[in-house]
Amino acid sequence: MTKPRVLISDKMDPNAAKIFEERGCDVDVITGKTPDELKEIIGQYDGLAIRSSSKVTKEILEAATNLKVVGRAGIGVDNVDIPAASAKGVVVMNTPFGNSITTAEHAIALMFALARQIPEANEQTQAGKWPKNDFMGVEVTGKTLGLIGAGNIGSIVASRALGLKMKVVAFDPFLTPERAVEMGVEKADLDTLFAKADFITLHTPLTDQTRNILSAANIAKCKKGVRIINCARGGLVDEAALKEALDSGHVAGAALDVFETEPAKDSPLFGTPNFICTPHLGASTNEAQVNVALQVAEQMADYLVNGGVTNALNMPSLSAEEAPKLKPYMALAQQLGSLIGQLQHGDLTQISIEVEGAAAELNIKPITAAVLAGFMRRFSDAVNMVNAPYLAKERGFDIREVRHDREGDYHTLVRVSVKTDIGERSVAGTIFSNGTPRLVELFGVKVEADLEGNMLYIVNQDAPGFIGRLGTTLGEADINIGTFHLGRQEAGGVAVLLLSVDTPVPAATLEAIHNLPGVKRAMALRF
Ligand SMILES: NC(=O)c1ccc[n+]([C@@H]2O[C@H](COP(=O)([O-])OP(=O)(O)OC[C@H]3O[C@@H](n4cnc5c(N)ncnc54)[C@H](O)[C@@H]3O)[C@@H](O)[C@H]2O)c1
Ligand SMILES: O=C(O)[C@H](O)COP(=O)(O)O
Repeated sequence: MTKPRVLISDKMDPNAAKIFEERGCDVDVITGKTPDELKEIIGQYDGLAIRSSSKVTKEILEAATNLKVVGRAGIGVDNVDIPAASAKGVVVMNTPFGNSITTAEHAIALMFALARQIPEANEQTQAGKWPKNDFMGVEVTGKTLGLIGAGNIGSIVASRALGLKMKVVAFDPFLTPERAVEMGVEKADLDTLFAKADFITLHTPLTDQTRNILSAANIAKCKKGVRIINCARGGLVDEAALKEALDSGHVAGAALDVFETEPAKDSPLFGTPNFICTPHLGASTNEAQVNVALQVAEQMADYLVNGGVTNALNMPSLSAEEAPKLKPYMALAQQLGSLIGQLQHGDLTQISIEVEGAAAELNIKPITAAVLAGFMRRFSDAVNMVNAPYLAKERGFDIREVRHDREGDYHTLVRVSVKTDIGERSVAGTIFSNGTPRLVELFGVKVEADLEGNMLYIVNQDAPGFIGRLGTTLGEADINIGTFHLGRQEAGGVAVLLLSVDTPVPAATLEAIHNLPGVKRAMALRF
């Protein structure tokens, strides 16, 4: 098996490359490429490991013909076009916790730097001015911290602030009252937070709802003398409004680690008194960088080598422990999806995935994704388990997942049913003890078959002599039969035949089979 190739395109702790190699990947570390240069080389790689500098745009993804996974050594994935990655079947994963403490500490560091004007005092002292009377600070003890966003980083900031004897007021629409109590913070609406906060720290992603959450109007609602810290994402604070509020003295100090445009080489805020900034250093500690580098490399290698999925933003998680258990089911699910997809007639209204027996104990999401991938394979070769749920949603498929507790005829069973405008039909399969998937039921008829390679599907009226005539027709066309599976509802009733054949069946032979007496349907299938 050829080794998966990974490109590390942003500065990352060397442990990442080491882990990739140890886990069986070939790795190149090539940083500082322009988008055009990245586009030129990306086609060679199965995995791309990034931080925030590389922009994984639609254009890059289009050129990434072998890419299977993008791994973000860090939290924010706003530099990755996730819908485009999903559409291409590329998994996008991040490391949601590895740099949280470090970033929370940076926010606290900036809060103290503002409270005591440390950067300016440092600069003037080193310039020989000894400005002892020019820097009157404020204590943080007893002050109120307004926390916008109380997720991983926000909650660490809150705990540190409480340790500093501050009061914490938090605004986060997803913060439950119970969690607020657990965190020891007061849950508030935004206006209440503005009215109470002496310091405001931001810890949300940049979304349509959070863009300019500190707008001119909202800054005006803040207490006079408020100090603002943003270590989350540029664009949360209106930079022009912040400049005005600093100039007017309404805001007593502001610290930005992140800017609307990065790298921020020029900003009207630069040089403003009581404004301090760092160049997106929130995650830059040895500890955090080792954490995220190790984690991203482990996650990506796990996916590329074993199929395990952790911390993916566009795919259900699948632990390395679950992956081997689910592997035969995914093969079965893909085959059943493909079978029912190839045999589908009419306009689809619903797809149901039912699991029973041992299958009911498993994570159903990857099974569903595999059914959908198989089902949609006839629309495009580029469909896979990652983009299938996304494409199914885009096409408006109504997807049902059902888990049955009941014991059936098989120790484990997956059934896929489709409803169309002309009716409902289902296929079902099981996993044999040696791990091989097997079809066991086709449109209500019990028939056992391995679904692989080129196959022939025939529905006929059960009658003596038919199998001989079929064998002759195939023999005349020089088509060798590999396996032969027959199922029928009753003697003389409707029979279903599934044959594996060594070569594809040409249209003329299909036509000849179709013209044999008693044949209702003849179709070539491909798995
Ligand atoms: N400066 C840096 O180097 C650095 C480092 C790490 C993370 N970050 C950024 O920090 C941010 C927070 O990271 P996290 O790990 O805490 O994320 P998280 O997902 O754990 O928390 C984000 C919180 O924001 C809340 N939220 C979403 N929309 C909101 C809204 N409209 N109003 C208020 N709250 C809202 C969510 O409910 C969630 O609790 C992210 O944008 C991340 O990219 C920056
Ligand atoms: O979202 C993140 O993890 C931070 O913004 C860190 O970004 P960086 O890896 O580019 O320092």
